[in-house]
Amino acid sequence: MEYKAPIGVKIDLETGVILDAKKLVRRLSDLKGYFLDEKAYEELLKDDPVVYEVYAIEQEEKDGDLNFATTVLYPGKVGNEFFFTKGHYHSKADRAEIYYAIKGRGGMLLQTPEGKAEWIPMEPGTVVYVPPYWAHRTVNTGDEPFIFLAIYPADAGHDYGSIKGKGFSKLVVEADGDVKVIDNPKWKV
Ligand SMILES: O=C(CO)[C@@H](O)[C@H](O)[C@H](O)COP(=O)(O)O
Ligand SMILES: [Fe+2]
Repeated sequence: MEYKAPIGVKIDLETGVILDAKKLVRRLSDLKGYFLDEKAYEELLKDDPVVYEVYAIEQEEKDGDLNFATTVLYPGKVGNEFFFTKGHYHSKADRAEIYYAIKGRGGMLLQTPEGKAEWIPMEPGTVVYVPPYWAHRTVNTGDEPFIFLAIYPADAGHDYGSIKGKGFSKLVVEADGDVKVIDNPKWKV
């Protein structure tokens, strides 16, 4: 039997960076069609800000193994909609996941394939259990980077297609200085 070597790495709790991890950068231009206010999107696209970065330590896509990654989700809005991650189901849809919030303020929008949505606010210390079959997207509702750790099966994969096409049934927006979770006017089952 060949055993894999254990690894120990450090998350910089101020920046979310994991040294030697695979870094992924998502800019606003990578999120075309995701936000409701298309005019505000085009306006902000002139600067094409970084919306989030992911630092991932990933294994081969095998049953039983685990990946983990930090995400640094920057503060910002498109119109009144807070910056968010693309959101996805897992390609192996029954794979669950754990998130642990490290810094900043935000939350997770989850949704079943039938469109039943849940909003879970997150602050440093919050653990979120993402059950099998739920799509999940994180949202930064604060004014500093929202940083969290995700731990997920190595064979979970990402299914972005369904969310890219239809979005979530709810939107997380700022209204009168408050965070509001409202119905997505463009949502259809
Ligand atoms: O849920 C996972 C992995 O299953 C997270 O590591 C996200 O991949 C990351 O927060 C970026 O979000 P997406 O762009 O992948 O939706
Ligand atoms: Fe996931």
